[in-house]
Amino acid sequence: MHKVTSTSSLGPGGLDLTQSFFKPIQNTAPPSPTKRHTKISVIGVGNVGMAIAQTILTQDLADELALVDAVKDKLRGEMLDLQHAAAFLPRTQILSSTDYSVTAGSDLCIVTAGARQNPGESRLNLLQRNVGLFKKIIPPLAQLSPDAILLIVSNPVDVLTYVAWKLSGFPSNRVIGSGTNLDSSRFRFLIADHLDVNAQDVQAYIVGEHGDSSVALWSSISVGGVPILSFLEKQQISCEKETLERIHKEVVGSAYEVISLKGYTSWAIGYSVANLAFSILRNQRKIHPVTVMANGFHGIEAAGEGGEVFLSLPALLGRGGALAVTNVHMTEEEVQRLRDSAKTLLELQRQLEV
Ligand SMILES: NC(=O)C1=CN([C@@H]2O[C@H](COP(=O)(O)OP(=O)(O)OC[C@H]3O[C@@H](n4cnc5c(N)ncnc54)[C@H](O)[C@@H]3O)[C@@H](O)[C@H]2O)C=CC1
Ligand SMILES: CC(=O)C(=O)O
Repeated sequence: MHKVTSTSSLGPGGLDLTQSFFKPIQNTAPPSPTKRHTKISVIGVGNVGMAIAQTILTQDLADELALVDAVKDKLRGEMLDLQHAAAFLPRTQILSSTDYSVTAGSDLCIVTAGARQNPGESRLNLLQRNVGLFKKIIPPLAQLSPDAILLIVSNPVDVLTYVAWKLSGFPSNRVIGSGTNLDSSRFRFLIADHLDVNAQDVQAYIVGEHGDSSVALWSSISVGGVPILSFLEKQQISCEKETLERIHKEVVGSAYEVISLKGYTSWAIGYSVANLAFSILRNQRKIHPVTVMANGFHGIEAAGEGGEVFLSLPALLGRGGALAVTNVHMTEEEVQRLRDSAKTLLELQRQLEV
């Protein structure tokens, strides 16, 4: 395990510097037992893991950050590179190891390890390779941090969230996938760009699979509290279905475009996952479209059809993980598309041996 050298109290020759450097203040109270020590582990220090790690550090989300990867030198290099930014960041102890014991006692374990898409390749194509890795990654994580929340990012994220749930034995509220939080951010960006407003004022969700069968919930979009579709209808502004379809297609094509241009996506997923970590660890009770167990919601009754299905729905996130799913309004067509998305994922799951 590589420890942070700068926090060591031993100077050259084994002299305890804290003894000679500091004069203790007498009669101090011990630290408050109510102040929690927060630990996050990130598994996989590739493009995505590192974008998440650096965003977590800048947002002061953890007292301790543990990094794990299978490639020892790269892992140590990434750890040192982050540690060397200590003078510019809130204080966080950064550890790394190829051994999972470094993750023990984590509050949140974020899994980004695994194969990524080649240009033009579908996320679903990665499944077999990444299920094999998850069989090595999830059991030790669950054993060493039995109270943690697992946040899955590796693709295909929805099926791998199901796999992580199965392998961990955790209750489903503590196994979440980053899901369509990223797709929804892309959607909000495109709508905001179209209307020339701030994306943070746009409430809009993509649900279902994080991928090609995702569903845009046009009927519930609002901007600054104004429901967009009914506003356009009242103003007798015709909003062509093709325009809406085009924007959704652009969302679905976003990752393919970025991957064909730079080889991978990283910055937006980094912010998206740090945003989820914030809502969970700071108990924000904020609504995010993320991958959760979907059985029983919006008529998805997959258990009866042969299994549980995980896909994105707008969920309330807090310290306990996924606390509830919101009853977002959907048209019949949107519900049907969501059920079709669930079927796509279930068919894939049926081919798995977990
Ligand atoms: N859910 C989402 O919205 C997004 C998901 N992704 C997915 O995230 C994953 C990672 O993508 P990148 O970081 O770009 O890939 P990358 O190739 O840069 O990094 C993957 C890392 O996983 C490590 N790894 C492989 N096997 C391991 C094991 N057994 N234990 C620990 N570490 C291991 C590799 O050494 C490497 O450092 C991919 O599956 C990608 O499709 C990427 C972007 C967005
Ligand atoms: C790669 C991927 O899943 C994304 O950027 O959406």
